[in-house]
Amino acid sequence: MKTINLVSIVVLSILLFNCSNKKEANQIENQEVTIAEVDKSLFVRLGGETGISSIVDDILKSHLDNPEIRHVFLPIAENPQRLESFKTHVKQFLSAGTGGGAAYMGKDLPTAHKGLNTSEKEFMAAVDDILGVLAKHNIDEETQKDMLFILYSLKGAVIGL
Ligand code: HEM
Repeated sequence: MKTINLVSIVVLSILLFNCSNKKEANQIENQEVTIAEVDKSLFVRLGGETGISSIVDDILKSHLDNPEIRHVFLPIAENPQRLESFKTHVKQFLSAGTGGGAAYMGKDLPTAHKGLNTSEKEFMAAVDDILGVLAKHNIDEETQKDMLFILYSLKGAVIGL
């Protein structure tokens, strides 16, 4: 009887040891997946050039639908040359600033926004539009937070000028 108990304890210990080893291995694997996701550049997480291009197109559409800031973007939408230049520059800006290969050929932010006298409320409306578009494009929450952080860090360069 004692021998059977001893055998059971040994078998159980081996099983438990294997189990805890597997759990540790799984944890390490999961950790590696998480680190790999975080390591991906913001550019990749936004879908590269193609993703960014369609995100920027949708952001402009969203601004044009937003009563708070529509008036600011209507003159751009109504002028094909200005529209093309605006879209190209915003796409370049987003690509260059998130780790993509584009070079930004537009004006620096304070110069581009000078004379608009953008208010805090208008800034918030624009940020809301951008986050809404990112969600619509199934951009994960971590990436949305990273974008929010970047947008806020640029606030001083675009409002009240
Ligand atoms: C952090 C937030 C913002 C960023 C990163 C940003 C970025 C840019 C960029 C890269 C351009 C292109 C400049 C060029 O073509 O040389 C631009 C232009 C413009 N932005 Fe913003 N912008 C922001 C917020 C806003 C807000 C809140 C408004 C107004 C509600 C606004 C209105 C405009 C307008 C009207 C232009 C066109 C200026 C022109 O070509 O005359 N932006 N922005």
